[in-house]
Amino acid sequence: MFQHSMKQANQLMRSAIPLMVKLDIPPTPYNYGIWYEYASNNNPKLNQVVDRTIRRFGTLPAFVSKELFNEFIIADDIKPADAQRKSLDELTEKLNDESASVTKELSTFTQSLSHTRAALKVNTDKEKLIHIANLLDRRTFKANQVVEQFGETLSEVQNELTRLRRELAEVKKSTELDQMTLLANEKGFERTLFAWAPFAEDDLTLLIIDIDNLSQINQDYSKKVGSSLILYIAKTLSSVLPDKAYIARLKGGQFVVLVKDMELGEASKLADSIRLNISNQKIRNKDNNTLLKQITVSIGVATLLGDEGPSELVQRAQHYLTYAKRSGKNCIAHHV
Ligand SMILES: Nc1nc2c(ncn2[C@@H]2O[C@H](COP(=O)(O)OP(=O)(O)OP(=O)(O)O)[C@@H](O)[C@H]2O)c(=O)[nH]1
Repeated sequence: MFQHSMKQANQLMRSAIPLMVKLDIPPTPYNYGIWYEYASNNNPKLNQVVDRTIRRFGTLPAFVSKELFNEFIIADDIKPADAQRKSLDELTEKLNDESASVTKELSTFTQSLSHTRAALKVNTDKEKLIHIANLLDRRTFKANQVVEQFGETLSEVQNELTRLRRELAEVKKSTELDQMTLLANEKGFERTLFAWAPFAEDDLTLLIIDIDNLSQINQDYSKKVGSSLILYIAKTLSSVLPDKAYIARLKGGQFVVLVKDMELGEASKLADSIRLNISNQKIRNKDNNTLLKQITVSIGVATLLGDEGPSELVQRAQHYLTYAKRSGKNCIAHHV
C-alpha cells in the first residue's frame, strides 16, 4: 500500500475526495487512508469489503473504517512495537491536522459554488458576472492548493510508513532469533508454522529433534560443553537439512524442523539419516581435545493429517518424541 509518487498521490486524492463527498464519509484520517487506498485499487480485498459495507449501510460507519484501517493500512506487524506506534501516532496527527484544513477549504468551496449558483440566477450584469467568475476562480485555486498539499503529505506519509515497515521487519527478525544458535526461536517457528499450515495438504512435515541426556552431559562435562554441543548440533542440522527446511531451536537441546512438500515416508528417512549422522560423529571436547561419549538425538516425526491444525501437529510430533525417548532414545517415532 501507499507506494506512489507525489504526482500519483495527488491524482489518487483527487479521485478519493469526490467519492467521500458523494457517500458522505466523514473526513477523518482513517477514512482518507482507506479511500486513498480504495481509489488506488491496490488491494482488491479492501475494495470488496468497502463495497459490501456500503451496499449494506449506505456509507462507511466509523467503527468499520477504523477496523479496515488497522487491518489493511497499517497491518499486523505495525501494531505491537512501541517506538513505531509513537511514529504512527505522529503521522496520524499530521494527517488529522491536514485533513481538517482540507475539509474546511472544501466546505468553503462548496459554499462558494452554491452562492455562485444563486448569484448567477439573479445577475445578468456583465461586470457582476466577471466578478463572480474571478471569485470562483480564486476559490478553486485555493481548494486545489489544499488538496495538492494534502497529496504531498500523504506522499510523505507513504515514505514514512515504508521506513516503519522496514524497521519493524528488522525488529521482528531480532525477536524471532535464538541468540545462542542464530537459528529461529520458538516465536519464529510458530509464525512460520501458522503461515505454512493453511496452504499445506498432507505433505507438511514437522520433526522435533531432542538431544538425549543433555542434563547428564552438563553434569559429566560442564554446562559450557553442553552449550557447545547445542551449537554443534545446530550447525550439523543446518548443514544436513535440505534448503527448503525451516529450522528453529525451541529450548535447551530441542530443535524443530518444518519441511514443505514432504510426505511421511520421505520424512522418516530424513529423520533417521539425521539421527544416524549425529550418532556416528566423533565429537571432541574443545577444552582438552578428549572424545565425548556417544552423542545421540531422539526425533518425533509428524506430517499434517486431513484438516488437522498447526497446534495438533505439534502435539502429535511431541507425542512421538516422548515415545522415542521412552523406547530407549537414539531413535525416531511417527504414526504408521
Ligand atoms: N548446557 C546447556 N544446558 C541447557 C541449556 N538450556 C537448557 N539446558 C539444560 O538441558 C537439560 C535438558 O534436560 P531434560 O529436558 O530433562 O532432558 P535430558 O536430560 O536431555 O533428557 P532426555 O530429554 O530425556 O534425553 C536441562 O538440564 C537444562 O538445564 C543451554 O542453553 N545450555
